[in-house]
Amino acid sequence: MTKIVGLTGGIASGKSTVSAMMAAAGLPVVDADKIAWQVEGLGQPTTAKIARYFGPQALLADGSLNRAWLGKHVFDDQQALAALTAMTSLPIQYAMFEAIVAAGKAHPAAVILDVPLLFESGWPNVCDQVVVVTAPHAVILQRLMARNGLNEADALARMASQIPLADKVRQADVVIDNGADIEKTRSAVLKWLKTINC
Ligand SMILES: CC(C)(COP(=O)(O)OP(=O)(O)OC[C@H]1O[C@@H](n2cnc3c(N)ncnc32)[C@H](O)[C@@H]1O)[C@@H](O)C(=O)NCCC(=O)NCCS
Ligand SMILES: Nc1ncnc2c1ncn2[C@@H]1O[C@H](COP(=O)(O)OP(=O)(O)OP(=O)(O)O)[C@@H](O)[C@H]1O
Repeated sequence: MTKIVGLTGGIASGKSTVSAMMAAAGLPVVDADKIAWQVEGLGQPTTAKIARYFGPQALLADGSLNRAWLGKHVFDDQQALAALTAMTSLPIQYAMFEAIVAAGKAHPAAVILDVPLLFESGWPNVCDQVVVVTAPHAVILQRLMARNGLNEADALARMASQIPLADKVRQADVVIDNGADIEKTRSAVLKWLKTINC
């Protein structure tokens, strides 16, 4: 029986790093951020809805979503973020269910749902197990600033836009610590893989 495993964490805590290790072990990964890119793609109804709400600045000259502008606009404005989430959440979830069904057809031991807003969107209700990737606040801040080229204030605003990582850890079935080097994380993932018979 294919298990549905929800994988989450905080912004830049290492979900993609861990999901890549799970994918390398042969498990299919349904990535909510990637699906969000499709849902908010050029010419998609959700993209048009975002532009109607946020105005023409939300689009680039070619009609595609201006992610940099939108990110700057929503991550330090709770009301704007809530409006964006309300527009995108259901189309993302719908596309994810389609991807889960497709992935499950091959009967892998597990299908991984890599979802930043797993708890916020009620995904644990359909998961057999929830894995949370964690790292210390200061480590995440440094990694986020380096990866996204953000200053400290913008990085902190993004971190504050989700429920606190400690709350997610408390609700986890399995916690993977990604605060140290990648090899330590890989060992933890390999240990976890044995528990789901891969
Ligand atoms: C605001 C946007 C344009 C910024 O794009 P950008 O390319 O800079 O960031 P990216 O999409 O890679 O997201 C980075 C991280 O931000 C966090 N994040 C994204 N959307 C949200 C949200 N609605 N609420 C809280 N955190 C979010 C996630 O941890 C995500 O991994 C983009 O995040 C977006 O369109 N978000 C709405 C869609 C959504 O809810 N995606 C999350 C899927 S669960
Ligand atoms: N153990 C580690 N040691 C050093 N750098 C790491 C480690 N794990 C992840 N990173 C780096 O930290 C950044 C964030 O990691 P990753 O993209 O996996 O996080 P994420 O949780 O998927 O992020 P987001 O929610 O923002 O999409 C990346 O630049 C990644 O290369």
